[in-house]
Amino acid sequence: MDDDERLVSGEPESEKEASIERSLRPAFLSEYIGQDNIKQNLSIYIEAARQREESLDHVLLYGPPGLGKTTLAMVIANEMGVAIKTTSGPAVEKPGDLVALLNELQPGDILFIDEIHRLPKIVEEMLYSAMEDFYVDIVVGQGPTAHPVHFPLPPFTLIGATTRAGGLSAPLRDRFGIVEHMAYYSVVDLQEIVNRTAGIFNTVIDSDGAHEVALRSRGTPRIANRLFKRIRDFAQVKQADHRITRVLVDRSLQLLKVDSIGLDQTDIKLLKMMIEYYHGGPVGLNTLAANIGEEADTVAEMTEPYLMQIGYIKRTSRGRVVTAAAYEHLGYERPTDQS
Ligand SMILES: Nc1ncnc2c1ncn2[C@@H]1O[C@H](COP(=O)(O)OP(=O)(O)OP(=O)(O)O)[C@@H](O)[C@H]1O
Repeated sequence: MDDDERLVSGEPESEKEASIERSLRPAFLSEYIGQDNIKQNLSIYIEAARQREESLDHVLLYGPPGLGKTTLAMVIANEMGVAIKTTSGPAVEKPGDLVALLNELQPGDILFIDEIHRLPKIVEEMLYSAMEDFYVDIVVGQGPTAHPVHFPLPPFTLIGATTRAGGLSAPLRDRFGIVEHMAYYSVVDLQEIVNRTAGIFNTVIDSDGAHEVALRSRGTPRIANRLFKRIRDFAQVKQADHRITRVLVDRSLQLLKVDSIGLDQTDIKLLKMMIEYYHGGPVGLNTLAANIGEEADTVAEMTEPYLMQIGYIKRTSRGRVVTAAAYEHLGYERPTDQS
């Protein structure tokens, strides 16, 4: 299955979903649910920068897709009372694209670069002086008339988001004064996010129902919101009072083939393949990916992180292994050599 079609993928599904997401985005830190540690730190850095009337230090946010990095960047802009320009690594193809973006910034503004690990090297290198000393050197003209021009910039804040902090070169990573790791959300926080979304959509959801959605959302707000929207359709069609109950959540997610802990067919296929064909592993990433018809990167970035987070897969020096907990969840007998 194409990952874009996965209901439980942390990536946005479509432009329509992206536009619904925009309407669901909390605007200030006080409305941003969970990630308490990050919020606490940021509120201090923001307050201090505002008191000094300086731009906020550059911020790097890293963690799996759908955890709210873009949302947090926008919250930071609102809290700082500045404008934010957003782009993504692959969209900034040449140094000139970066200069055009930087040129539009007012003092204190924020430039948000999603997927910053995908910036071309030549653009990344230009960011070094922009971040550190607020200037870029560009070459104007061609051939013998080519000459460098020193281009000063207003003080600004770069917020970079990435799924892999390790994918960033050391010189770029070191230029971020604030580095925050976004962790998967707790069930309690996800339940609050589901309740908030239900409120925005004017839908009634029981607390048991919201809890059940939270349990199956893989620690990811984007998935919680997506499951919620599908379940709301079921409630509208199947439930006379349109109320979302736990039983309705359960029935809807059974039809959508999302299991009791949020695993979908791709996860289950991967785990079963490891158990049935490789006795639980170790299996190398490329072999795993080839066996389920996915790209290795997709397995490493989309499928594996959650299975590792819940302790169903472990990474060893010889490859991935399935744990006893996964055997049990899928109804296989525990392997004798695992606790
Ligand atoms: N802490 C939160 N509280 C409430 N809603 C949230 C929170 N975090 C994320 N969301 C919601 O989840 C959705 C996805 O968030 P967002 O687009 O910011 O994720 P992301 O980490 O930037 O993902 P990607 O990196 O894939 O773009 C949005 O609709 C947002 O409203």
